[in-house]
Amino acid sequence: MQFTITPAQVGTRPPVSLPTPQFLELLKEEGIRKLVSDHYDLLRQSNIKGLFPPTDEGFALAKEHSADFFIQICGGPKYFNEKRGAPMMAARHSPFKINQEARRIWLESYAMVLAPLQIPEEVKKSFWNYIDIFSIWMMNSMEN
Ligand code: HEM
Repeated sequence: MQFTITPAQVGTRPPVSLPTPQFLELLKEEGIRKLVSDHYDLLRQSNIKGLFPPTDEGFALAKEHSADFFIQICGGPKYFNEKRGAPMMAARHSPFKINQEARRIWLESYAMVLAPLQIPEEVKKSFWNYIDIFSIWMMNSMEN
C-alpha cells in the first residue's frame, strides 16, 4: 500500500478518526509493542534522535508509554491513562521542537515498520490514516 503523508500547516488540527479496533485484535498487545519498539529503534538512528531520551532506560520507558497509548487508542486496556494520566497529546509534545521535517521522519519511520505487517490492507490503512492526521496536531514549530 501507499503511505501518503497529507500536507498540512503547523498549528492546524484536522478531525481525526481512531484506528479500527481490528488493528489490536489482529496484532494483539504484543504485536503493537513490537511495532512501537521497532519504530522507536528507527527514530533513534534518525535525524530527530535528539528529541528522544538519550539513556537506554529512558528510551525503554518511552517505548512502553507509547505502546500503552496505541493499545488504549485501539480499544484495549487504559494503560496510558493509568500510568500517565489524560493523554493531552499536543500538550505533551510541546516541550519538543516538532516541525514539518520531524513529522515526515516520524511518519516515514512508521511506514517502514507497517509495510511488512501481514494484516488486511484496510486495517493497516486505518492505522496509517490515524497517525497521518493526528501527527499534524503535534507540529509546533515553523523553524527548520
Ligand atoms: C509528529 C511527529 C512526532 C514526533 C516528532 C514525536 C516525538 C515525541 C517525543 C520527542 C516524545 C517524548 C519522548 C518519548 O516519550 O518518546 C513523544 C512522546 C509521545 N508521543 Fe510522540 N511524536 C510525534 C507524533 C506522535 C503521534 C501522532 C502520537 C500519537 C498518535 C504520539 C504519541 C506519543 C506518546 C503516547 C508519547 C508518550 C507521552 C508520555 O508518556 O508522556 N506522538 N513523542
